[in-house]
Amino acid sequence: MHIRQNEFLGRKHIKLKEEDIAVCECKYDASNPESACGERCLNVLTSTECTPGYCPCGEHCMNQKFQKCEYAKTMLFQTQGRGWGLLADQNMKAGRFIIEYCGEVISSEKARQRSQTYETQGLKDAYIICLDANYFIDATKKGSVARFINHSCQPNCETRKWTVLGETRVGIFAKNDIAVGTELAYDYNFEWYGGATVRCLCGSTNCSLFLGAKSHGFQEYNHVWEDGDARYTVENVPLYDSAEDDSFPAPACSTIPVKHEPVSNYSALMENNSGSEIKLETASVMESSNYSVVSLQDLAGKPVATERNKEAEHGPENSRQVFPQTNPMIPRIRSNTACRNYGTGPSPSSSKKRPQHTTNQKKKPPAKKYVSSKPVAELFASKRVQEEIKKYEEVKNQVTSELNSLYDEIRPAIEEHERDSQDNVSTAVAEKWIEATCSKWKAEFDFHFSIIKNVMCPTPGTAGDEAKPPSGDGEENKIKYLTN
Ligand SMILES: C[S@@+](CC[C@H](N)C(=O)[O-])C[C@H]1O[C@@H](n2cnc3c(N)ncnc32)[C@H](O)[C@@H]1O
Repeated sequence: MHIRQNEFLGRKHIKLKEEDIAVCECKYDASNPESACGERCLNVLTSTECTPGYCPCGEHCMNQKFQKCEYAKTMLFQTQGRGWGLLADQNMKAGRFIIEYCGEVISSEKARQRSQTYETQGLKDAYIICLDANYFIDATKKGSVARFINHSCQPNCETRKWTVLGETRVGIFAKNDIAVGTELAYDYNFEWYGGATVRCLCGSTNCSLFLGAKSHGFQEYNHVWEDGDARYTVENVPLYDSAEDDSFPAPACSTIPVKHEPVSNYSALMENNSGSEIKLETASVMESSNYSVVSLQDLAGKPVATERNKEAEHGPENSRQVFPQTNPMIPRIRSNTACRNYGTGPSPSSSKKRPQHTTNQKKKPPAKKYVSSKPVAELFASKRVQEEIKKYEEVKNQVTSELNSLYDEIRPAIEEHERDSQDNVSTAVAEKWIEATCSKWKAEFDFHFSIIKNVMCPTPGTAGDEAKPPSGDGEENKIKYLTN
């Protein structure tokens, strides 16, 4: 559902006391529009919006952009491999307020629960961002169009937090000049709550390989993040195309036609927060093999994002460019990578095709393979060896599940602290975690060692080895059994 203002769950909107209202010292001068709360306004300098009725510039005040929804013109479009994205539908100057990231404001506890629920339900697109130490904005089911802005490791936008009528709000701002037709993108590392491990397809040369890889959420989730860690080599995480995420259709936009479909018959309805309908119509299909474009038009006829301002701010229409896509032939492989990945990695079947990933990553260590005991154990003739391998796998599974439960237990402790630093986690918690992790790695080692040991140093003539009776030529426990 389309909303243009945050909705609060579990608490009410702050009621600002009169004495807490920040009043600036600007004076409106008709010959200088900047005088009405421009760059030098005390409130602007502290990222605080002026309060209507209290600003000395009255109706001329230019510092109420969130409150008045002074958004830039944008347009939804279908990317390749990254689901929907948002384009600039006008030229934009660096620093321009583009749109507010609206959604449901929820507590950190609720965010954790919802994030897990969405994962369980198979939703791999993540829409929860951090508002402050205690609250998050969830735009999964209710949100503004800002929810469609994708991530880039070399972004042209950034998130900024503003205080508006006592509440913190998140806006998307242009980081540099943006030409009409360019895809908008910001770096998820700062505010993203994480979610599934998703390979980044931003295509920039300094790509971090995974969405929010440097975010606190990702590191919490994945426990360690080190360059060259085999678990996070790009091959280990299958490609996921968010456009194919059918568990939650994109709000109202799921019926927007995409490339190759006839555009004239389509329209979709989307509700805005005042209850009126916004009609989504296809206005044009861009002449590009990469994407198609839709635009928004109010039912009353008021353009929402259709009018393309060709001579706006700077640059002509033909300066349109899309986000660089260095993976033009991305195979659309669906796979649930949403599970916590503590080192077992995805099953081999989930990473069928491996596209070239052109990044500056270091030489990759060989991909880690998940070993399941059953088929391996069956290759051994000895029942004793089969039992041994199975036993070690059971231990391995048990300590892995203990580590998972411990993670759930300590997560609130981690969340109590600032999201940008893990250093504040208490020593007791850290020790518990390290111990469980060591047990897990020991179990992994024992499991693999039991296989290798029995291949390399077989024990002949053990009871229960009747499956492959010794032939008497001394070959009975050698590697040849493995070929059976
Ligand atoms: C906030 S949503 C962005 C809108 C989303 N593309 C959609 O169709 O609704 C974030 C999700 O978009 C996808 N996404 C965003 N940026 C991406 C990127 N650079 N590479 C791959 N997937 C990306 C991921 O699935 C991510 O969880």
